[in-house]
Amino acid sequence: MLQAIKYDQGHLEILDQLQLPFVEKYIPIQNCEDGWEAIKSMKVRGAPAIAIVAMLALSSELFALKAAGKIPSASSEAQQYISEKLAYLVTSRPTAVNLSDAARKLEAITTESAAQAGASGQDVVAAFIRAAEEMLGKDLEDNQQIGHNGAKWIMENAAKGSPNVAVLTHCNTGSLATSGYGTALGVVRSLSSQNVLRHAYCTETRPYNQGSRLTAFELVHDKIPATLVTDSMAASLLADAKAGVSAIVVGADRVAANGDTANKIGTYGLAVLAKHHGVKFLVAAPLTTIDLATKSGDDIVIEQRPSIEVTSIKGPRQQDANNSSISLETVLTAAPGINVWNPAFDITPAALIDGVITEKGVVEKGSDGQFQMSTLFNDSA
Ligand SMILES: CSC[C@H]1O[C@H](OP(=O)(O)O)[C@H](O)[C@@H]1O
Repeated sequence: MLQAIKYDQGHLEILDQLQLPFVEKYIPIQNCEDGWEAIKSMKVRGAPAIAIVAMLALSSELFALKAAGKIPSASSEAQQYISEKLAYLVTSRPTAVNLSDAARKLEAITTESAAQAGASGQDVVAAFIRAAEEMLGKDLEDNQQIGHNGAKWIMENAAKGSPNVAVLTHCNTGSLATSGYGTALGVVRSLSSQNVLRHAYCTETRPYNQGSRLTAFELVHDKIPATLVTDSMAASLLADAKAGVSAIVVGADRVAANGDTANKIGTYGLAVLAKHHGVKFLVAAPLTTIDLATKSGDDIVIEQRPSIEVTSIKGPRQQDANNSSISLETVLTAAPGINVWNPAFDITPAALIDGVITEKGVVEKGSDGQFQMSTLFNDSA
């Protein structure tokens, strides 16, 4: 399986996703500044992955402090150090809740550790590192369960009596956006492993091209039957009876308490198309992406990204495509001087979503036509 993140006892590396799929290069993340820059520049991206990389970047920094004998002896000082670093890391990208959720949870763990009678600075640091390292394995487990739950729901509610289905996905929500397996792409993987996937379609996902560069890379790597389409082809694809797409499954960066969902720009348009064509529209996300503190999509901050991401594109020259030492070039693709709007995400209203696939099951709207995302957090859930 492709690995976006490699970590072992304070040694963190990430696959530089700005160079994929043409160059596979791991780069070291030694401290919080490295982590912040990698997330901001989107060398690593994907709601779960950025949370995990941020927390492990701080772990790596703490390992280095420990090796240098510089961990504060007082638990309160160690807790203060961690708190300040978490406050810095969450400023890297605002929309995905996973990052701030992880920071809040791990800050609570270190605060509790520091409050223990006789706790030392080393104890507080050890508590943080343990919690950060646990995120990697937990995310992978959650994704495999999401894949199972999503595949089951699709075969029960979207197969239309067929022994296999065609699904469309947007952006990248696979091993390159998480600690492994993926969320929406995890559902595609589960359908494929259960031999009930006729075909997967992935959108290019302009302007960062998570679909053509990352999802296509994962689907080819896993030998899953798939076709790349441009974002503008989605409507015609859904109208094409031969393709027979019966479900669209996407990821999420933040699901509000009422089910409104922030996800990669272009998701909202796909949900409108799904409604028009009678295609099921599903959001796949772990509970770490569900944000009960955000009441609706109106309250979600949408990250605006630099114009250059729209007015240029990066890749190897055609004649170099098969060279072992590929060098990537950036070429301009828009008229100089034109204004650019580049929101990284949009909001899909809950009314257009048929189900939210989580590791605890698929949440559907009640008889009142509303999602109650809080039910996921009840003990009985
Ligand atoms: C499981 S990834 C969730 C989410 O994150 C991606 O955004 P980005 O590539 O900008 O980090 C995309 O919206 C995915 O659906």
